[in-house]
Amino acid sequence: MAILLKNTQIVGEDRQVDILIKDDIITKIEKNISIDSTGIEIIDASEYTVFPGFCDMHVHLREPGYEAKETIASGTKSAAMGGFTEVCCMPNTYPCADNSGIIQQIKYKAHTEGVVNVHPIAAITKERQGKEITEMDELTLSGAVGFSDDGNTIMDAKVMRTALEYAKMLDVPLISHCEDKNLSNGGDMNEGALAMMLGLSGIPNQTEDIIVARDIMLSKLTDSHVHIAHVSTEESVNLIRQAKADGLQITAEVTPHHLLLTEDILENFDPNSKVNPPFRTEQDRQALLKGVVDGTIDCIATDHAPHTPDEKNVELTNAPFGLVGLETAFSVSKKALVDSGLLTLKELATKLSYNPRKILKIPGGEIKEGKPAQLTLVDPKEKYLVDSKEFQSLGKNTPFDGFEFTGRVKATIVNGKFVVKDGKLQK
Ligand SMILES: NC(=O)N[C@@H](CC(=O)O)C(=O)O
Ligand SMILES: [Zn+2]
Ligand SMILES: [Zn+2]
Repeated sequence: MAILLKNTQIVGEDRQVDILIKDDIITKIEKNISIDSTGIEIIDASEYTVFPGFCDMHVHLREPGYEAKETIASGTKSAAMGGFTEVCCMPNTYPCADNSGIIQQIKYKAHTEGVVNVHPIAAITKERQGKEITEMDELTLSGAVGFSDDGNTIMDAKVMRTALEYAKMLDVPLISHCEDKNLSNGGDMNEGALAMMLGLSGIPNQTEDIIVARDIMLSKLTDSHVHIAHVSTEESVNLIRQAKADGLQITAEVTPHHLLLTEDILENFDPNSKVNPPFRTEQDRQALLKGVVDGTIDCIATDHAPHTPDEKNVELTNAPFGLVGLETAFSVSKKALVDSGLLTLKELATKLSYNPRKILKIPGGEIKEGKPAQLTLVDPKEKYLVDSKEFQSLGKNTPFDGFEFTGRVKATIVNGKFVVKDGKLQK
């Protein structure tokens, strides 16, 4: 089993090289590799830029329990189409991933039915109820790479403090979904003039800011690592920037959709734009972009949250929060950050490949001889229109249907094998 990528460009380098992959390892990177071609799949990769395989540290694969929304099989196919060789799946499944049996079940299913590497994130508290802390040591041994009650915030600061003390001993991050539901409950979109005009109820920025501030303080108290999920507000970015300047162990992610869209997208009342946290104002979006550029925000994570068409094809107020993101992540991030001149493709690779792995201690993220062959090949020039009907995800709930993007994932190599080639999923 060997692949030879001919005349390709490694992201950030300006010369063309050949990359030889044997089994699951990058064995040689050189100009004009000449070898006996028997048993070697030779690919003309001259139109492609090669990235270290993308790693999404925040996806909802929905299995077990919500297989109508997504399965491990469909979700990992969606990930592969989006260029992700690794995904970390959130525990808001049914039953909840709060015990090692479920973590092992997810890992087994991912191994037998999945097409990319899956790293489970376990719940911090039983059934994500914010009360009783899970067996975090056992869960870590079963393969949980991090902990989160995503979808919920642990409102009791004492419980969060104790969980952070355990997490410190286990050397794993707690991923915090920052939302004071007492403030946000009943809201459908960002609070402000537009929500008033549209007659929709609002979710103020402070819903998020208050918990970001609290968790930074608890990180300081416990000397433990807190990772802030899906940052959406200017004040959150400012708080995280200050925390980092103070030397605290805070990391943060932003979604591609929050980098590109604002609350204005809600003007058409499309339930596919209803997401938590909600799309904010242009001022918030600019703060997020600045945060990505100056390193306050470490990485991009999709928060891929599929729902069935039946659940979403209702009035906005009755629709669940969440949108799918795996298959548009690269194009959307590139448009927001690279086409706008804010980042180079190489810097984007840091946000999509290197930093998420570093945060969760997942190996890889580099294109070097001797390293595992997890690679994403993109055509940075291809223009295309998003068509959600073509998604591998069972969820079609995207606000980007019909959007035109430049730059598309064309191939994904997972553990030395093409899972996507020529833009198509391999059988
Ligand atoms: N982001 C969302 O709008 N929804 C997520 C939950 C979450 O990430 O908080 C979901 O699981 O549907
Ligand atoms: Zn969340
Ligand atoms: Zn989430």
